[in-house]
Amino acid sequence: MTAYNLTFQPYRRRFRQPLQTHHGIWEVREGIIVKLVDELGNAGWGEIAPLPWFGSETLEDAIAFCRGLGEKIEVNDLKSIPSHLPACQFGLECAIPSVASNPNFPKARYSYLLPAGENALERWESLWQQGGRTFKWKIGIHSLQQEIPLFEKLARSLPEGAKIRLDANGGLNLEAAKTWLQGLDLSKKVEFIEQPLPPSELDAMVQLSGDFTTPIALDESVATLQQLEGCYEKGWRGIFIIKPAIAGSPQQLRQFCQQYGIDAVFSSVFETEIGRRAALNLAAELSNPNRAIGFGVNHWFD
Ligand SMILES: O=C(O)CCC(=O)c1ccccc1C(=O)O
Ligand SMILES: [Mg+2]
Repeated sequence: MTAYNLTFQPYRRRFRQPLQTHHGIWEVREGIIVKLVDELGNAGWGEIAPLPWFGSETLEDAIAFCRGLGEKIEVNDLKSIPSHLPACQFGLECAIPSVASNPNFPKARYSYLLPAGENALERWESLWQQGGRTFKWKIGIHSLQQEIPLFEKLARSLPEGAKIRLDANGGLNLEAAKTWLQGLDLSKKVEFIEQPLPPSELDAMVQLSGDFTTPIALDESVATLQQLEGCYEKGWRGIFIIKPAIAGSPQQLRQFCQQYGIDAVFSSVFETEIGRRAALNLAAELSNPNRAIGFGVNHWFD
């Protein structure tokens, strides 16, 4: 039975520009870098990057769990991490020493997150010049009356071939979602609208996906593997945004995506290079190859 020596180190890094979403303003990314060394001295690193406001465990829960594991762990310890600790499942499984490849996606395969509000209008051009072709813009932060005209201005300014994703982070109500979707069905630049309604409104989102042509993607609704399976069982067959770092065990995620052939778009939780590398390797295997992945890095973050 393979045994490992476990060490871990919490980290925190401030974003150069806070992330503004309907959930609020996020200024600091905190996480844990974990290292496993096997009996032959092979080392592996992983990252536990909790996102509690998205449905994962808290950083404190994750630190307590790592402490509780002690320094010597067995493979079975890694296979029995409880499902309410999905970021720990991801980080510790990824730390098992292995020969990991370096994923390399072309720039056009990344989606770039634009600043919320009108700052998006200044930001997209330099990302376009770097090769970005898909851009994501957060909505549900300001009023419809402010955001819809701004979206129309952004859509008009983007060149042919550019794609826009709108992400409401569950911040719209049904009437506002219908207003957005009526307008989007006329605009050919919108690839999908992400989590228009809160996770509690799955039935309404299933109904919206039948009433409008603009595709809808679930994100907060499918944050963990348990939620992902639940929404699939309840009939969701639209786009699934997968944040591997908080979804849970990569092995279980791989099995689900391969078994059901879902339309998956892999997405970042602004993890460090260690978590990013593992997430991108999974995206290379499991993310829909016809859609950009939500890992476009721009100057906002370190
Ligand atoms: O998916 C992307 O394009 C970027 C990642 C992103 O938007 C995000 C990053 C951290 C927390 C929540 C979200 C989100 O998709 O709602
Ligand atoms: Mg989202």
